[in-house]
Amino acid sequence: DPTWPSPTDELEEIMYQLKAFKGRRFSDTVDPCSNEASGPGRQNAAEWLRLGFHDMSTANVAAGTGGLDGSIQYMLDNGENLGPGFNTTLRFMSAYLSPRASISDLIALGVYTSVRACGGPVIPIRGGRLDAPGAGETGVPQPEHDIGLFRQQFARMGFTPEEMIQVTACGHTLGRVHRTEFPELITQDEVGIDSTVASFDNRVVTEYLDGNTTNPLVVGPAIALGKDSDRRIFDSDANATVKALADPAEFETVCQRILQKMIDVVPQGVTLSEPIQPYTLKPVDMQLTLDPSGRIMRLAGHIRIRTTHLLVTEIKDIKLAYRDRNGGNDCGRSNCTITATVQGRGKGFDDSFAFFPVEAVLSTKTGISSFTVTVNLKNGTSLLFDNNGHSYPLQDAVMLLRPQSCLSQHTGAVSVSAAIRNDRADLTATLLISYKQPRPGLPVAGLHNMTMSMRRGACAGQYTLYTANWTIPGGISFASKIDIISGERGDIVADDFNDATDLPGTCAPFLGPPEDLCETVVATIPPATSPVLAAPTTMLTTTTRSSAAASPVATTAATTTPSMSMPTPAEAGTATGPPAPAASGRHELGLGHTFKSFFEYMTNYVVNFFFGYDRWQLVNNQLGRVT
Ligand code: HEM
Repeated sequence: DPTWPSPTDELEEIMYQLKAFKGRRFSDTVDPCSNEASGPGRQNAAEWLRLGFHDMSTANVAAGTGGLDGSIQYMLDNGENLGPGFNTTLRFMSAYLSPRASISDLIALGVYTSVRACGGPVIPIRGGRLDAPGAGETGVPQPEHDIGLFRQQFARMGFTPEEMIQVTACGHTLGRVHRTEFPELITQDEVGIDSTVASFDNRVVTEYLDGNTTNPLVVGPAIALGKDSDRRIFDSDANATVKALADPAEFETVCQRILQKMIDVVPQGVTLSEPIQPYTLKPVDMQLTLDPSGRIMRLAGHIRIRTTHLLVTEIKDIKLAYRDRNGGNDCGRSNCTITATVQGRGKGFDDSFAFFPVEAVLSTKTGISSFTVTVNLKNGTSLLFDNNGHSYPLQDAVMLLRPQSCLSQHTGAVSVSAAIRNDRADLTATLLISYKQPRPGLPVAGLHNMTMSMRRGACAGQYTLYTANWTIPGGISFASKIDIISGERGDIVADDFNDATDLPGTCAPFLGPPEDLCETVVATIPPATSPVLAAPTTMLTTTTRSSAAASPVATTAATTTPSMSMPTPAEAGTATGPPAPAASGRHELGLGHTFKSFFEYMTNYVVNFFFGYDRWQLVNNQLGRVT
């Protein structure tokens, strides 16, 4: 099982948690494979697969540029990308874009999703692609190009002449030629490239070899027009490669390999993760919230168990055994255990999942630092999950206070409240909102980060409250993600990637305990840091927004009911509070001046690990991202 958490957790969820309980529904428009969700004659699964090829085909592997980098979103009008499918697919995928899922990773995931929905092989998916900030080089092969040019184009993308034949055959097993785009090739509205447009099979080659194909890129007007590109590609080695593909098992194996190769063509400077596997056991949406009494906090979330090889009906219950804040077994009355029984079931293409709700009240005095899970089976045996010996980390040092935060989806006004444990109360507290703004004329929204210091408020027992207000621009504030970050450099703890859509419309007051109940906390082990916070999967496209421009005290959520014990904006920013964001200064990757070291932390964690800080700086400088 992978070790949790991981920077690819969000992609894992979009990839495998498709339907029913907690389904992310990424496959909805391509499953079944024949789904024409965008209109008659338009097969979405085929459109998704073709998108993967067209985005990749600007690659120049020798120069280290292009590849699967999302640049196609800026290239829909250049004459190489005909048809409405690219636009609708990218618009659909834009809803899944986040700091943890770049458009290029989603395009790659779309290849897995569409191929699998059509009965094709499982294409392994790696994560970590970075989105290009603008258009790439042109260079998508067109039907009228000659075989010499095709070979050159595919060589530029890193494919041998044999692989050129393979990848074209694997792509053209799905979908059709459309008259709207290629009126010179067909007289009907659309004609299938093989007789089974909605099945990932090898008919595209067997029908070609048998001489009974109706592929408009092999027969018909294309021949006289010199646009019979599939014919010229398939017979470019006297049909040797396509003859091998006439064996269905061989076709499947070859397509699995060659389509993975296609989506793994990435620009220099991008390092891909290991292929994403579904966890056998995964904590999902775990949240802690401080109760206004200051004495207890509530833990909520789910444990997701993969039931592909384990019948859910065989599971009696699950037991979480947790450790207190300092790694010990002092949990007050709860005995350090939480029991849960199944609540819902979900499905992917090849997997099923059962979700066990975790709900518990924990003492704030003793807290939580990690847990293990025992799955008790009805036959009396049990399975222990300890996250590969690491336990599942859960920090109680920083928490978004959801009930006391609120978002007006109408205006974008957001008011964020957080609780930070007193041993960290003197460290900087930062709100990071990553939000999307639709861009006129482009199918994919722009992804932006805003960071601002949070204002320190009252002490509530073992915790100190912090608040910040902002107005999220762009009209789709619900699609934002909220991070609360405590500390800097090598000492960062965060409650991150919280969905803004989960915030209520009205902030509840936090009627905390009296100030004189403020307690000192001594933590003997460092809280778990967030490895995923550090994954800059889309940072290259992030438009810098200065935290100063956020005018932190000027905006208040219209629907906010001011909290009784929270500081008002006027009280905030006193000597004890963190410094206000710099009015001007250096901004890197959307992180403000005060985050020079935070930025370094992020790069250290993932980027340094993969390819070194210098290279990262180089990449950013080339793209003009470091200002
Ligand atoms: C020399 C190489 C290629 C050429 C010249 C070419 C050309 C074309 C053309 C003209 C169409 C018809 C588009 C329409 O009318 O909507 C088409 C469709 C398609 N192509 Fe290619 N193609 C090539 C390689 C590939 C590759 C490598 C893939 C993917 C691995 C691919 C995937 C597809 C798919 C899935 C469709 C069907 C789209 C739909 O039904 O909407 N093609 N191709």
